[in-house]
Amino acid sequence: MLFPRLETAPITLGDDRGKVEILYETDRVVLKRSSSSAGVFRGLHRQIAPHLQDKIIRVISGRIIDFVTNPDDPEDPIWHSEIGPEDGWVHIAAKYAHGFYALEDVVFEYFCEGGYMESAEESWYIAPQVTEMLGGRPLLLSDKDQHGTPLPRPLKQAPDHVRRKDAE
Ligand SMILES: Cc1cn([C@H]2C[C@H](O)[C@@H](COP(=O)(O)OP(=O)(O)O[C@H]3O[C@@H](C)C(=O)[C@@H](O)[C@H]3O)O2)c(=O)[nH]c1=O
Repeated sequence: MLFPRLETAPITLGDDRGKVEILYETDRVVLKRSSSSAGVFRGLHRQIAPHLQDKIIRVISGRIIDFVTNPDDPEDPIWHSEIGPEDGWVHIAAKYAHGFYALEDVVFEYFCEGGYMESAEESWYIAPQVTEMLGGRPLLLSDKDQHGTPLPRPLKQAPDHVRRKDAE
């Protein structure tokens, strides 16, 4: 058939933070949309080999502070950058653990190259540094993220060229 319909129905998973919609999924790619209330922090997450996942992310509405770091490199700080809809798509390479803080109610979309494998996911806990950066504002975290592995390394503002080029 010239225009075959694909056999994937969207799945919506909700919790206290908002929801995650799995819009399209195969074992090689995933398209997702998450909605987060202001004050939610998701992450930091990454999948380990052989289930590596590159992520291409964008903010549809609202504003986030995005965070990335390479957990394997003890010299790497946790880079952060404020991102809104005007920034378009941003590439997060598979080696980076990634997370974000919702400054406002946020709709966030991401395309993953590499399928989702929960057992291959690492969760890193950086809430103390993020709370300090935000002047003591409490973060709304999932139970999984509350129990992530502490990563007590410093935060550093990412220059624009680092966010756009070196996050590869
Ligand atoms: C991400 C994801 C979650 N789920 C399920 C697992 C769980 O029941 C529910 C919520 O999952 P999580 O709490 O991991 O969702 P969330 O905290 O939104 O996870 C996301 O965080 C950001 C920072 C990222 O970088 C993403 O790659 C992803 O890890 O949805 C899937 O079935 N497929 C998926 O691809």
